[in-house]
Order: sequence, then structure tokens, then C-alpha cells
Amino acid sequence: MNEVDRKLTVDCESLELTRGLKNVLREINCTFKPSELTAVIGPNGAGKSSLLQCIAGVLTPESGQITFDGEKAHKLPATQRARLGAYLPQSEMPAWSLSGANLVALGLLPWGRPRDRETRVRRAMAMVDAQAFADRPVTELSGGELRRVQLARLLVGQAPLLIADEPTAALDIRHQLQLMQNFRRLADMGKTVILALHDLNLAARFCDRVLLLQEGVLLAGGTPQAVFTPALIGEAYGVSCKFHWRDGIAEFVPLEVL
Ligand SMILES: Nc1ncnc2c1ncn2[C@@H]1O[C@H](COP(=O)(O)OP(=O)(O)OP(=O)(O)O)[C@@H](O)[C@H]1O
Repeated sequence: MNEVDRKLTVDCESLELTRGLKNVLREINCTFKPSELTAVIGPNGAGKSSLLQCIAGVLTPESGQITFDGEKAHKLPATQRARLGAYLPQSEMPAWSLSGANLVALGLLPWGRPRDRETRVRRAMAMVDAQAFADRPVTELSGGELRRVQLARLLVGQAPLLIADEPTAALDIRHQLQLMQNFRRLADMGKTVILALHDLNLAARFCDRVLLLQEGVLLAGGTPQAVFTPALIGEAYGVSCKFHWRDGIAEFVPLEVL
């Protein structure tokens, strides 16, 4: 089966990770399924990026294991792992002034040089409204423009698993919505999508599931309705807040620092 049709379940079992002197992931157990769009949320330093980096294979947990459809992820050859999971880090500055299209094409490297490379690059750039940057040096783009090109690089491949760390952070509201609609559509097509997000409104509106991390501990996991309660958000972030729900769309109102 090629990656286009492949559906992938990711299991994290008892993950423990130390960075510096800090235990940044503690006994993390969670599963990510095909067709599910999951938001990983939590305050700064909670361990969101660390968890995504473990799943992407950038970091190796000290104990516990990550499996892709039951196979130990760390035992997979690097190319196979890259074909199964595409990852966009939280921030990254381009080292060379590649054109936008060439940077996007880097996302196809795990598949060699597919014959329809140019069509795929064009399609991925259109998904994030980045066609205008195809011939521009990426070192000359604004923060949000560069982010859209990097997002196209994430989307250009055929990996069944998409992992993106704060993908909406640099984007204006139109492009935030467009991107989340794309992630929703890709999940509906069977992809397993994991996003670290700070925007609780976007998480509530588009995601099937939310994992709430605090100091490396999984404080809660479930539907947005289950996790987005003033009690849980207050405990994790130290703020009082309200959620107004209308037709499945949440309006999050932060009130005061507790
Ligand atoms: N390279 C590193 N060396 C030592 N400690 C690190 C390193 N990178 C991250 N940490 C620490 O690990 C903890 C978790 O960091 P992580 O980046 O996973 O948090 P996060 O939830 O993604 O935060 P943010 O919302 O600020 O991006 C933090 O306390 C951070 O200071």
C-alpha cells in the first residue's frame, strides 16, 4: 500500500523525557488515529513541542515507546519514517536563499524526484495561498509569508501523519482559517493530524480531540467540550475564563490571571 492510501495510528506509551535537568514529559500515554485532528495545548514550557518532536523522531524519549500501527517507530528506517510522518517545527530560519518553490519541493525528498513534482509543489502552495512566493528568495519573505511556504513543504508529500508545531502562530486570520480548513479536510480524508496550538478558539472549532499538557503531564484529553472547561483551563494556565458554545463553535473569553 502506498502512503496516499495508508492510514496510520500512532501510540505513545509511558513516554518520559528529560531535557537539561527538567523532566519535560512524564508518563505520557495517548493515541492518535486516522481521520482525527488533535490539538496539543498547554502553557509555555508544558512540553507540547517536546511531545511533537518525540513523535516526529527528532527527540528520543528516555523510556516508553512510540509505535506506528504497532511497529516501534525508532526501529523504522529513516526514509520510511519520513514517508510516514511529515513534521513542521515551531520555528526555523532558512539557511539558504532558495526560491519558495524549491523550499516546498524539499518536502518531497523522502519520495525521490516524483515525475509530477511541479504539479504537487504548485498544488501545495495553492493550499496556503503561497503561489506568489514560488520564485521569491525565501530569505526575503515576511514572517507569515515564509511560514506559509514552510506549511506548503509540510503539505506537499503524501505522509499519512502530519505534525505541525504552532502552524497558525504567524498567520493573519484569513490564512489561519484557510489552513485549519485544510487540516480539517486532510483529516476527513483519513490523515492523522497533530497540531500544537495556542489558539483555543481554533482548537475548539476545528479539532476532534484536545490534549492538555501541564508541566510535562497530560492533565486532560478528550473532545473540545470535555477539555475546554473553566476548571481545567484555570488549573493549567492559571486564568479564569468563560466558554460560550454556539452550534459547536466555542468563543473563549479569558477573564483574569488567578
Ligand atoms: N534544548 C533544551 N534544553 C533544555 N531544556 C529544554 C530544551 N528545549 C526545551 N527545554 C525545556 O523543556 C520544557 C518543555 O519545552 P517545550 O518546548 O516542549 O514546551 P512547549 O509546551 O512547546 O512551550 P511553548 O508554548 O513555549 O512553545 C521547557 O521547560 C523548556 O525550557
